[in-house]
Amino acid sequence: MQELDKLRLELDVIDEQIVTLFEQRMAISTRMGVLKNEGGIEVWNEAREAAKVRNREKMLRNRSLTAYVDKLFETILELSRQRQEEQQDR
Ligand SMILES: O=C(O)C(=O)C[C@]1(C(=O)O)C=C[C@@H](O)C=C1
Repeated sequence: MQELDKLRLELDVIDEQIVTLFEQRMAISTRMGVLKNEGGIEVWNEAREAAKVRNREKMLRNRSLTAYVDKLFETILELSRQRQEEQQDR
């Protein structure tokens, strides 16, 4: 179907943007992991993660996507922490 093909192309463009942004996010997170290691600071920052949940609840316009966004960010934060753990000597 013509419309399906068009929509697939649109998804391809968005996926490319997601990967680019994810790469940028992980680069920043990696640097933070290095700084945390140098400063003896814990990787997991509970207060910051809680603030993020509140923030994205405000940002999200389509409320029916709340559970999906929560799941997405759970994964993003888990990967971010995992990456930072790789920068720790201990
Ligand atoms: O804010 C920090 O301290 C970060 O390291 C960033 C980040 C994130 O990826 O958003 C990662 C780990 C922390 O648990 C909280 C948030």
